[in-house]
Amino acid sequence: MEMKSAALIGLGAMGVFFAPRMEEHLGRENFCVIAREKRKERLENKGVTVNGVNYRFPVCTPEEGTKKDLVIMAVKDMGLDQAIEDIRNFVGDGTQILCVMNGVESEERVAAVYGWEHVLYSYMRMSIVMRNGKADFDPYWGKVYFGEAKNEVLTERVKAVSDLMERCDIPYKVEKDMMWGLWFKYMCNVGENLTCALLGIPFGMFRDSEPANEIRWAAMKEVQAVAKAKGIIITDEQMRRQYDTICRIPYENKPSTLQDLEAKKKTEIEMFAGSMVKMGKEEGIPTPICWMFLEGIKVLEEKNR
Ligand SMILES: NC(=O)C1=CN([C@@H]2O[C@H](COP(=O)(O)OP(=O)(O)OC[C@H]3O[C@@H](n4cnc5c(N)ncnc54)[C@H](OP(=O)(O)O)[C@@H]3O)[C@@H](O)[C@H]2O)C=CC1
Ligand SMILES: CC(C)(CO)C(=O)C(=O)O
Repeated sequence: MEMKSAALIGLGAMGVFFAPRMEEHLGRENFCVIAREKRKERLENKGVTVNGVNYRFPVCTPEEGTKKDLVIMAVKDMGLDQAIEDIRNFVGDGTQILCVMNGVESEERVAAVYGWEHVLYSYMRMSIVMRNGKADFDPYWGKVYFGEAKNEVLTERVKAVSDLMERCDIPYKVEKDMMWGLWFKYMCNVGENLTCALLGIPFGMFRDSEPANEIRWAAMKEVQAVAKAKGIIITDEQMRRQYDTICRIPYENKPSTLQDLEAKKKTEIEMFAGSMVKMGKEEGIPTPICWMFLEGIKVLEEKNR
């Protein structure tokens, strides 16, 4: 089956990784951004500026939706419940949904409404910042990862989404073990985003500060333990190698949780630390570092109000 049409909900930092290339390669008539009311007006009147080019993508309201082959969801955690409702008219019998958000629970939340036959696992490995509708980034640095839980042999739907990404010139990877990939990314986010957010430090401080690294490592160990209870094995060696990756990130870069705090926005702390505390309780695994992140970062949000 060739996928010919797509809709995107969430034209933010992650959304702009997809939208320009999807509009160009699928054709304007086969691509739309889902939005309503003020957001729709803003996107139609001002658009978004990506690498210096201003785009006015076709915008459909949830009510105007028609079935699409692929739906990409790229909202933040707080917007997910609404977005799940808003995509309803775009999901037909053969539609596949990629919910590219961070965290390990978004696919389950989407599948609880639309069924697993419509949902593939997915996540993004890249860093893009969008401010005031503008983002500048290298469109070939970083990838979208997607697939079934295991991908030793590619299913028809994974092949179909891969083919669409190829045609749209969008870098992607089908990870053999998507559950491992999803949890590894989650572990890095919990360790890095939350340490940086609580302490107010950029990525580069992990190169210089041993205590910052101790906190990062302790948080990662909590995620490793919860992952193990769920049958996903992340080794210490794999965790150690992440340090080399961190050292390649520009010194002053800040993860999204700290960016959100500095912009006085609500963070995705519930998706990162809240989920860890909840899953830790369910599995009987102590998660004191994640608990401190959860409560501490909520205080920082309160300070911003
Ligand atoms: N930025 C990054 O580098 C990375 C982000 N991620 C993850 O990807 C996800 C998305 O993050 P990011 O792109 O940075 O977030 P952004 O805040 O940049 O983008 C989210 C977008 O969704 C829009 N939106 C929210 N609800 C709706 C809705 N109901 N209908 C239509 N549009 C909606 C928002 O619009 P509005 O602005 O009008 O509210 C906003 O444009 C998060 O889970 C994040 O953790 C993962 C890897 C890297
Ligand atoms: C960019 C990256 C990978 C940093 O942890 C991220 O996922 C985020 O900031 O939310």
